[in-house]
Amino acid sequence: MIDANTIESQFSRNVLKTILLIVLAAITFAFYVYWERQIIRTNELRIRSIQLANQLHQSSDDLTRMARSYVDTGNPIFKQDYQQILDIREGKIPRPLAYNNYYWDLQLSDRPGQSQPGKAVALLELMQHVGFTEEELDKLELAKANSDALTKLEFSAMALVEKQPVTDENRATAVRLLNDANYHQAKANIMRPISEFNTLMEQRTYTAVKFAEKITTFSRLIFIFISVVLLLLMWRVYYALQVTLGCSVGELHSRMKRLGKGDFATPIILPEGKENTVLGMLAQAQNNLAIMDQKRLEAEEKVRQLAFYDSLTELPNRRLFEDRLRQARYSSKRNNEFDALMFIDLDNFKPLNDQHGHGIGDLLLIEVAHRLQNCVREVDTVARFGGDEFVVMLVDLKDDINVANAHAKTIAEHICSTLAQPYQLTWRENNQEQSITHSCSASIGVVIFSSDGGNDEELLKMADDAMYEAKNSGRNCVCFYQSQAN
Ligand SMILES: Nc1nc2c(ncn2[C@@H]2O[C@H](COP(=O)(O)OP(=O)(O)OP(=O)(O)O)[C@@H](O)[C@H]2O)c(=O)[nH]1
Repeated sequence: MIDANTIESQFSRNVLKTILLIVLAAITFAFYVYWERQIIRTNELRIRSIQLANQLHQSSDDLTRMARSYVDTGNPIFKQDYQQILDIREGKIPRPLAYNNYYWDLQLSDRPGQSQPGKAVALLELMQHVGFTEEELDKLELAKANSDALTKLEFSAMALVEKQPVTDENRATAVRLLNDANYHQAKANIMRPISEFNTLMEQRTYTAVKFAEKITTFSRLIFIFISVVLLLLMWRVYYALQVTLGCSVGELHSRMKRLGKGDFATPIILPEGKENTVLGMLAQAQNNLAIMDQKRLEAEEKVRQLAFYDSLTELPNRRLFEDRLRQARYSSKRNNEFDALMFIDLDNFKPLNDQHGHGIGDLLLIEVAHRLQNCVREVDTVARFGGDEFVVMLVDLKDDINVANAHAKTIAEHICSTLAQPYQLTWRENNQEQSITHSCSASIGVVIFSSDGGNDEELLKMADDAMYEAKNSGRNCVCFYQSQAN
């Protein structure tokens, strides 16, 4: 059988592992999210890079178109747009916010509408901030330098058509300058590095995206793996918890609640093999508490016994007797019936003590108590007031005083004759049984009372007086208070 310490350390270890795995799962998940973002970021940069390269390409084409249109038509608006394209590219004037590939086409068809201006930033400067490699940047700078060089040719073509007087020959020369093989070669010198840049950039971003995708897939797999292990471990923790507790948490809670409410008596039925579980310990605690509770009840009973009963004869003592007397008087008031109080004192008890010792005297007192109890009904009370003094209370003695008197007299005389019977007292001394026969009598004083016949103390005093009268009358007899018997 696994002991409690092993279960506890296993449980703690599993909980620790679970916490560790949760932390690990969180880290892996954060890693996964980071690399997912990297993919998005790399793709965004890629789009931005293409857009910037396209701007360079587009601006070169737009410059060609404006220069040719100006040369063909002589309309100054084309030269003005030509200059604007250059100025925007150099960051000399603000770059329109919607500066897309169709910007100049829309400008031409939709004049004088202007897009909202943005910041004045040179195209090269924008390019320097999107994370291009040096090689990629070199390609774009080369394309830009070639485009700038071509503008010189375009400006000289445009200058030709401005020359006064305007001649067809000049215009033809200008048109040729902007359309001949040299011009096309110069355009190709701009487009080639842009194309090379695109290839480089495509390769780089593709590799970066692929790398990020690999890491993302890897971290996703790790995360799934950790989650599965975590689930298994959590199941083990749950299982270990069940093993440690020995039952479900709910059951344990309800049992503890019951104990908390002070119900120690209901036993916790423990299934076999659960002795070392929390339930087992709780069952043990319940058992101990039940024993302690039983002892407490017994101690309380003992205290009650000591407080209200005579320890030698186990008869009610004076305190309990007085309480019963009070109750009897309430009841007699209700029923209009008489009750009787008898004060009984043994005659010449002292010599027995003196001759055989207190222990033998005690045996006699115990026997006297038994005889007295056998002489009365269960509703009546026999009490010991101390020494060799006993008191008997007879209740519910008819509502006629004469009948009650007669009844009380009969019982008192029966008690007197019963107590006068010889006593066989037996005890062990030096491992030998000893026995003596002792004769003893009692003097009995009786008082009949109802609810209105004086207080408790007075009644006891009356019975006591009657008992002394019996003593004085020669003992072993019954006397009624102030001759009530008559
Ligand atoms: N064995 C025993 N003796 C007790 C106990 N309590 C008191 N006594 C004795 O009981 C005796 C009572 O004596 P008394 O009632 O005064 O004298 P008596 O010998 O009975 O004489 P009368 O009452 O005059 O007939 C005393 O000797 C007490 O010591 C007790 O619990 N056990």
